[in-house]
Amino acid sequence: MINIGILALQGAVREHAKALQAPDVNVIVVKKVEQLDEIDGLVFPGGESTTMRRLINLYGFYEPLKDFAKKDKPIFGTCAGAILMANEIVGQMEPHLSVMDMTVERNAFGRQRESFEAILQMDQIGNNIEAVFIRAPIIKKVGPNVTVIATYDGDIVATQQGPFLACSFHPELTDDHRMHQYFVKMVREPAIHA
Ligand SMILES: NC(=O)CC[C@H](N)C(=O)O
Repeated sequence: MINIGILALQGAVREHAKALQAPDVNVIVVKKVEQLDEIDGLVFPGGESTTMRRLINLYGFYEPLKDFAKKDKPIFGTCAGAILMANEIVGQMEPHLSVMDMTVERNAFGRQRESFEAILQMDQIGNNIEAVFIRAPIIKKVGPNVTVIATYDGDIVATQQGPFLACSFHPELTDDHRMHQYFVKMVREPAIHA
């Protein structure tokens, strides 16, 4: 069995839990720092990144999450979760957890396109993957160790750097769970990705 946590300070937890289902996966809803010791991988859900960061600080998660990432344990950040992982945020002095070498711009699709759906092609994961974007960030720049997993209209919307996976959209809001299955595989076979 592998234990995969979902950081449950804010945002969609139940949908991620459903998307992670597999016979060998035990999902843990993480509300306390001690639970980080029990898990092999962690999902940062979408929501609002500044609120999430405030709650991370308030509940003493900041250093423990940095340590979790330093152990190269897989993390999957979706939407606001991806913003938490970036090492640079356009227009902000400081990033949050800074675990991936990429620059993100928040709410980058503009007001007319606050939310929309798109079909994405991902060489590593599969074709025609439905993606729901809600006030989504765009990944503007990636470092040399970051693999671009998906683009939409020329903009980067999903990336991987070793054990860290990020996407601008909400893969938990469709019935297509291939991206979560890919993450589960990263947790199951850590040596391949670290
Ligand atoms: N759906 C989302 O997670 C939106 C992210 C949000 N716009 C932020 O900046 O944090």
